[in-house]
Amino acid sequence: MQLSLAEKKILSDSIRDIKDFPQEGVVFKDITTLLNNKEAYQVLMNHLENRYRSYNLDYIAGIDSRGFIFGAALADRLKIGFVPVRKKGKLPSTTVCEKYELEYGYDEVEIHLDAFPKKDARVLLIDDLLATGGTANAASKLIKNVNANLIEVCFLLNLTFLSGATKIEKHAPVYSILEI
Ligand SMILES: O=P(O)(O)OC[C@H]1O[C@H](OP(=O)(O)OP(=O)(O)O)[C@H](O)[C@@H]1O
Ligand SMILES: Nc1ncnc2[nH]cnc12
Repeated sequence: MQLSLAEKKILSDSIRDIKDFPQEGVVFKDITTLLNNKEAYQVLMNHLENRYRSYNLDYIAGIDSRGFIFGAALADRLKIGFVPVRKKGKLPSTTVCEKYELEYGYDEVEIHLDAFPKKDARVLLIDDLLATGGTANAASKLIKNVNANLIEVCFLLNLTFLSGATKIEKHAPVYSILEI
């Protein structure tokens, strides 16, 4: 169930730091080097599958765009549905929308009103990274607004110095595989 220290090291070694991207002062955590590393990608997906197999989930919801990669792969492993939470203006049918604050300005995320056809759906929300928590907080509100049950919010990496988890824990338990 728990990742071993060796497995955690495989994951953390596979994520690379890019300084000053997308702007000066930011250390960007680049997960493309985890995705193209078959050992690290398998360690991650095996762990997620083992953890969530017993949760009796109905859907995985993934946050645009990096949350789609792990979310869709996990939904396939668990043989359940996948639901995208998208940045504004991308979903074609009727949506509900939630605004959130960025470092500079605002953005919005949306979900289809009928995203979870099953009544009282049990949903896991997943993304690659938790920073300020603004995005995942907005996504959590959306899932609740369309009457689904948010069971847990899962991140590959939590930048704990930004305290994003405090925003999300109001909605559901937070699980982070790696913490910095
Ligand atoms: O906790 P927060 O401060 O809200 O930041 C975390 C979000 O930022 C990144 O996505 P981004 O908006 O850069 O989009 P992308 O996945 O399409 O690159 C990341 O994948 C999270 O979704
Ligand atoms: N430091 C960071 N690295 C990657 N994605 C991010 N999203 C917000 N902060 C980030």
